Amino acid sequence: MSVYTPVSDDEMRVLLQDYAIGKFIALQGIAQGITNSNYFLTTTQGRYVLTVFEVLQAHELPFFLELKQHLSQRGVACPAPIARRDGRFNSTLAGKPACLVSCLAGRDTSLPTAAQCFSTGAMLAKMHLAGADFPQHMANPRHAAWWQAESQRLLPLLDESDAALLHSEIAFLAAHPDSHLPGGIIHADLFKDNVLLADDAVAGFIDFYYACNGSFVYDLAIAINDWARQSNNQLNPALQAALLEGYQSVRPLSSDELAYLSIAQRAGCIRFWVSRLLDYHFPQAGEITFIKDPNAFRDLLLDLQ
Ligand SMILES: Nc1ncnc2c1ncn2[C@@H]1O[C@H](COP(=O)(O)OP(=O)(O)OP(=O)(O)O)[C@@H](O)[C@H]1O
Ligand SMILES: N[C@@H](CCO)C(=O)O
Repeated sequence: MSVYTPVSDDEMRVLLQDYAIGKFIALQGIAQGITNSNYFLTTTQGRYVLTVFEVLQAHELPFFLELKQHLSQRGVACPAPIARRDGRFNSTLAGKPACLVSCLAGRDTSLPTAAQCFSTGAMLAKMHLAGADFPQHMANPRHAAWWQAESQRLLPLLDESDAALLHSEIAFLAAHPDSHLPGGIIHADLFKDNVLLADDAVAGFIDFYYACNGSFVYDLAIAINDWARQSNNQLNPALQAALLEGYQSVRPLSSDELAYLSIAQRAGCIRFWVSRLLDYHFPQAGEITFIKDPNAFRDLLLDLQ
C-alpha cells in the first residue's frame, strides 16, 4: 500500500485552483510504489499523477522536476511535470512537497523480454545524450564516498565472509574509479519497476529521485544488473546482450567504457548491497521501509568477480 498521506477530493479541488488543467473529476490512490503517496488524478482536461513526497524535502524537488521537464522536451519517455499558474512545478499538500506530472501508459514488468531490454537500453542512451545540455549539477549522494563511509557502520554487523567481501570490493573500486569515463546526467536507479512498458516499447522512465551526475557506463551497469538478473542472482546473457545492444544502437560505448563495464557492474552491486543492508540493519524510525533482499547483490557480485 503506498498511500501514506490521504488526500480528499476537496483538498485536490483546492490545489487544482493553482493549475490550469481543468476541473476535478476523480482522484484514485495507486497501490504500487514504496516511498511516496501516488494518486491518479482525472480532470476535464486529462489524466495526471499526483505525488506527495514522504521523504524528499521541498528544496530538493526543483532539480528533479526541472530535469524531467528537460528530458521530456527532448523526446525521452518520462513524465512531464505540470507547471502551476505561477510557473513553479512544486506544490504543497498536507504540509508535504507535492507535484503533478503527466500520466503515462504502460506497466512495469518483472520478467522482461530481450526486446524490452533492447528498448530500455536504447532509451537510457537517449536520456544520457539528452541530458548533455541540462544546466544543473547534482553530485551522486550514493557513490564511492558514501559506500566507503556507510560500510564502516555495516562491517561489524556482517559475518566474516560478507565483511571481507565488502571491505575488499570497496578497496578494489577505490583503486579503479570511473571518473575518467564519459558522464553526465544519469538515472542511477533504472530497475525494472522504474520503467513503464507498452508491449516492447518504453512508455516512460519514472522515479528520477536518485538522478545525479555520474558516468554513463555506471548507469548502464545498474540497469543491466537488474534487468538481466535471474532468480538465482546470476545474469541472463541474452538479456544483458540485448540491453547493451539497445544502448549502443543510440550511443556506442568507447573501448574504455566497454573495458570498464564489468567493474561498473560490481560498483552497482556495492551501491545496492549497501543501501539494502542499511535498510535492514538500520531501519529509520517513522520512515516507511520495505526491505529488499540485500543478498541478491552480494550473490551477483560474487558471480561477477
Ligand atoms: N507518470 C506516471 N504515469 C503512470 N503511472 C505512474 C506514473 N508515475 C507513477 N506511476 C505509477 O505509480 C506507481 C508508483 O510510482 P513509483 O514507483 O514512482 O512510487 P514511489 O513510491 O514514488 O517510488 P518507489 O516505489 O520507487 O519508492 C508506479 O509503479 C506506476 O504504476
Ligand atoms: N531500486 C532500489 C530501491 C530504490 O533505490 C533497490 O531495489 O534496492
